[in-house]
Amino acid sequence: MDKKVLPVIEFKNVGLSFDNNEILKNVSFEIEAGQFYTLLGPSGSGKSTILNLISGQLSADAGEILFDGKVINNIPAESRRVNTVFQNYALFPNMTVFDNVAFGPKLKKMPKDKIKAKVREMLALVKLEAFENRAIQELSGGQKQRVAIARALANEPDVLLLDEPLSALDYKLRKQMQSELRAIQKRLGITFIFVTHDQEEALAMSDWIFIMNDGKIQQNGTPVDIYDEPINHFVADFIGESNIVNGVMKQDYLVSFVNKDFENLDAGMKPNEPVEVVLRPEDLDLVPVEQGKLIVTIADQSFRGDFYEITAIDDDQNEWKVQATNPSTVGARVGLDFGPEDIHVMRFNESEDDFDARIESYEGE
Ligand SMILES: Nc1ncnc2c1ncn2[C@@H]1O[C@H](COP(=O)(O)OP(=O)(O)OP(=O)(O)O)[C@@H](O)[C@H]1O
Repeated sequence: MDKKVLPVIEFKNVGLSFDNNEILKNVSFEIEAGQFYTLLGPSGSGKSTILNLISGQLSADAGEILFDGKVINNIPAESRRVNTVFQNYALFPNMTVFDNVAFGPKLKKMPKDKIKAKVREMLALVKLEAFENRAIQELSGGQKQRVAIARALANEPDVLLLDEPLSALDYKLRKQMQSELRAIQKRLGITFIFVTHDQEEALAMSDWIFIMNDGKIQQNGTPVDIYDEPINHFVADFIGESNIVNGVMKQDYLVSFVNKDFENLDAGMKPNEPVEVVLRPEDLDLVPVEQGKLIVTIADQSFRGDFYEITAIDDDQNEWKVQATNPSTVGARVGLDFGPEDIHVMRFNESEDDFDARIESYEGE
């Protein structure tokens, strides 16, 4: 028989306000042990607030926070088995690299030889073996962040919280640290909860993403699920590039937009339910006019290295972004082609919270 694995962290209807401003609204989710989770959302959406509730820097006004199945709302920060890595490193500037990493193990009164072994193991993990006697001021930003990661992991937390740890690094270093962090998480097998506002970073690193906006989780799922099946306008717009138009789901597998009917793969909505339709620029093809599902005029194009980004306008003045391998001619009339599988249909104003609320009200009936 399948035994349900207990989540390592669970939020049940958690709410928090500052000065009568509702920052988190009835937030519920589960975090399974050993996975790489990302909280992704724009500035001010409540991502850091969630990390601070997990670490105990903030307390919830409503709801329950559970760790290994036990409510921890009133457990002080220092007794929680989590550590945080911050964007600004938060290292002790007057200590060496070694002493920074040894700080937690020393507090725990680990024997000296074990501390040494632990620090060396952690510095090897972040590729800073040769740096143990360096002063913090003598390190680059990337090296400081490596020390901060080693220092947090030396405490052997069950869950590592990472609050925009790569935001201060340049593009190339950031890419490198993304794959290293992911490798460290997989190697150690501990739970990472990573905060970022960068969608590319979230897609590249995570096993599971929570998309936040306005104090609510809009959608949660694997990177591929979220990219392929955005649940609402916000998610479709925030993740990748999207063409979004209004439409009507006439019946199962038939959607109408820009005054035409198209076969699609969606079912289960009300007949004639108004919807938003998403088509990704990379799923659209430019073809000769007679082969197109829609006819458009090329309005603009720019070279993006591995593709041309083309802006085309249909006869109803809708704008369509297309990623094409070949250049077009501005002003040309061409066809726009796509298949049923490229059409993604979303209900209006849907979010996962609304979905949960619907399930609860059905259960409560
Ligand atoms: N101590 C506080 N007092 C009052 N308001 C706060 C406090 N901390 C956070 N807020 C507000 O709560 C909201 C959410 O903040 P939070 O830091 O969680 O967002 P975020 O998604 O992490 O954004 P960012 O990426 O900018 O850090 C913001 O509107 C912020 O101004």
